[in-house]
Amino acid sequence: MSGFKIAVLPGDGIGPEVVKQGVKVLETIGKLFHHGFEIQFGLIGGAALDEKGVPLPDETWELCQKADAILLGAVGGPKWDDLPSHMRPEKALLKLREGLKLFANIRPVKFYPNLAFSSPLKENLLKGVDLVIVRELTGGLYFGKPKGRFEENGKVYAVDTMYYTYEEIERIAKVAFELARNRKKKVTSVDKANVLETSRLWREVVQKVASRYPDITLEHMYVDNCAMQLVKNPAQFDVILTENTFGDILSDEAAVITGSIGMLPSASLGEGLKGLYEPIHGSAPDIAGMNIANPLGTILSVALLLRYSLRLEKEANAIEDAVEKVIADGFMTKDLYLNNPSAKKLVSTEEMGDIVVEYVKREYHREE
Ligand SMILES: NC(=O)c1ccc[n+]([C@@H]2O[C@H](COP(=O)([O-])OP(=O)(O)OC[C@H]3O[C@@H](n4cnc5c(N)ncnc54)[C@H](O)[C@@H]3O)[C@@H](O)[C@H]2O)c1
Ligand SMILES: CC(C)[C@H](C(=O)O)[C@@H](O)C(=O)O
Ligand SMILES: [Mg+2]
Repeated sequence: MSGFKIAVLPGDGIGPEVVKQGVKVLETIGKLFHHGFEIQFGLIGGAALDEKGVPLPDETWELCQKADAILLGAVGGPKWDDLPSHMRPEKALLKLREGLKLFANIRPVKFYPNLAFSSPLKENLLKGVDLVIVRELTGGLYFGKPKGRFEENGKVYAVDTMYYTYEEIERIAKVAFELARNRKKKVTSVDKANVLETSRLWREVVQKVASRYPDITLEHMYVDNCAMQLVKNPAQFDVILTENTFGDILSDEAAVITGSIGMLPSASLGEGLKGLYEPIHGSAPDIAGMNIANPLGTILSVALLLRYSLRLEKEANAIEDAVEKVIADGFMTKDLYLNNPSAKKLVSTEEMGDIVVEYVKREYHREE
């Protein structure tokens, strides 16, 4: 029996509701495939602020340091929006990403045929959409210095700095090219090189890395055009490589192509195997506590956790196959169900977790 330590940080809003479903699925995989998953819960974000007075308590940081992988729900909400920046719930997430050196954020975007009507795009544009956004996660505007609010001669101003080193760009570019090798062999590097100095360095470094991957086609695209191309012809993309802020914005946009932001998982990785896994959506305060949130982004994040941090490919596939079948059979949470004639049954967050568990078990026993 393999022992893996998994830290689970439910966080705020719908975080605990969707994480509960992810844990159900993880435990099911543990039982079926005989893995000893040692699951330990920690406080983060607003939940930690309320209980411990800080967004990332020391115990949580230590738990994450010791863990093989971390599963996170979401952080933030209106209750904590007026706190100073170092006390905000979101700061905890940024500290985890930075502290654990998780510079590569992988966000796969996949079209499920039964979700064509849930998507705001026309069905003919959706066929063949299978792309992945590789977002740089520990640099750029999020972390560049100077940063802050200042006052000088009675004038108030604020600064965020877009900062990238050659090495930061090189290591994330390598991640994108390696991924493309096992996919459709195309990398679209997204920048704003017509205006930004960091983007000009980005383009130069990406070009250099590309020369070591002659089997991969590289194209450069400005971020404003990319935002447009994503809705005009999303099937043209394979791997989208981009910096932190652009990746944040483009991935929310790409998410709705799949029918709902609730569908998209993510993996944040560094040099080693340890990773942080979370759905790309936030704490969704407007639907928190209603048992209607879509937990599939979190459940699919568990699949990524198994694949990337624990190297359990068969187990990861079991979850992804189950999700695909659940959707093909028409089970949908409210975000997918509305105006979708392919939907057969409206299910709650809890029910969706239970159905995925059933499908994982069913497929496992069928193959036995
Ligand atoms: N990784 C994270 O923890 C993370 C990510 C994004 C935003 N946030 C935080 O979350 C809070 C709310 O942010 P926001 O409203 O801009 O973004 P959001 O992603 O929380 O919500 C945007 C919209 O999508 C819907 N939505 C999100 N997830 C859903 C799901 N699983 N199922 C069904 N519908 C879903 C919401 O109901 C809302 O209408 C903010 O405090 C923000 O900082 C956290
Ligand atoms: C909550 C916030 C800090 C975070 C980000 O901007 O990276 C979120 O939007 C995300 O996409 O993971
Ligand atoms: Mg985001």
